[in-house]
Amino acid sequence: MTTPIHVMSEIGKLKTVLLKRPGKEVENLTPEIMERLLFDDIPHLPVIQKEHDAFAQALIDRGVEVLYLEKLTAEAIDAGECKEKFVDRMLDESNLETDGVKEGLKKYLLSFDTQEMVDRIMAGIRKKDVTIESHHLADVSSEEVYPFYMDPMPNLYFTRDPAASIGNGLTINHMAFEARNRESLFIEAIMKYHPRFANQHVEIWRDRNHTARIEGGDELVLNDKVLAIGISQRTSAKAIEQLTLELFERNSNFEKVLAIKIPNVRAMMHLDTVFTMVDYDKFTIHPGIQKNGGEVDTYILEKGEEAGTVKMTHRSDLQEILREALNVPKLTLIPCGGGDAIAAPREQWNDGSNTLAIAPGVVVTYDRNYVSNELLRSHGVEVIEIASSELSRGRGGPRCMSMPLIREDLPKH
Ligand SMILES: NC(=[NH2+])NCCC[C@H](N)C(=O)O
Repeated sequence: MTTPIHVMSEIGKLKTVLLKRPGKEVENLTPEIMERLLFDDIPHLPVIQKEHDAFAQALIDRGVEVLYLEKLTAEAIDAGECKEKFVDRMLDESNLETDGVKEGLKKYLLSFDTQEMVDRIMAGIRKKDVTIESHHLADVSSEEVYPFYMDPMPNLYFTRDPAASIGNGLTINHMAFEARNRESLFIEAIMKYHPRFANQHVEIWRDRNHTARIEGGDELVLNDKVLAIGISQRTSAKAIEQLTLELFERNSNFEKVLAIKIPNVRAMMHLDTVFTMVDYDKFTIHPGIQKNGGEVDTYILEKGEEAGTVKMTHRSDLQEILREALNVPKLTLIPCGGGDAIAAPREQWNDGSNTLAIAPGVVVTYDRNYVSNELLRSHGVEVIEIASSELSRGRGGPRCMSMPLIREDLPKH
């Protein structure tokens, strides 16, 4: 297996994963801006870093190769000799007030070595750190109250979302909210210029130059034939249809897409906040997405008779849809918090359903979700717990914090 991206399932043994160590961006938050930047609280930097390092170590201990977004980005920019081009692209999407400010920031950013520059862009650029030399009033008189020229990107440690590995390729995502949209510029640069990925036959199924939104937290690779994609706050039905057509037309190995509709609320922003695969025939699920009798609106997309068309079937018996799609005799949905009226929403809020499978039946979860964790164990799942006091403040769990690049194929049966 030599392709730099190879993900044919949610559960195959994890070989290589992309993480981002939380940096100053998570500390560059204030109560005024945190909601817009999609945080519910302000993490304590040394502790969130310690927790994140322990997460990475837990993966390394299981033989996983851990790569870091911030490091790959700097390497890619150096390899592509495109520091200036990268900065221009970033500044163009940073809502700068005037050209003078843009020029000043460009000069400032280019004065650092590449890694330092990338780290600063990620952390956000404060007005007080840059002197704009200009004789235009508009360049120098910007409103002082707002502290940033470039907003911090505190959600970067959720590497799952700006891009998603699918088969031997990926989607590079146009994100739902402006607060996160620049995040996919890093992975775009990596795929374009990093020697490990550039010109290595990585399929870009969808790039970020689209208007329809899609995020990796909604994109699940159930096996080498079937994807599940959430229709959610972050991913539109239109984007799912476009991606499905692209996968069919370009002769990928995928034959079926299950578009699963989940409520448009913050607590359930992505499909993986309410539903993750833990074994060949087991999923976690938040009962909050199921209607009476366990129903969930699902649209099954398959190749249409004519080229360029998709055949759509609507069903709502999710458990049976999954059982059929995965071709297993029995399928178990393990309810978050055991389905208890308090434990289920409490643990789901802290990503109790958001497990990262590192092999069939082996998952990484947050320690705080002890009801869900015990229940997983009682279903024969091995649960590796990680500390989560600070990591959980960004409303994402182990699956959100990881972008698998290579998983071993599952044995054919
Ligand atoms: N795949 C996920 N569930 N990611 C969670 C991302 C959380 C992040 N604060 C956001 O609101 O975007």
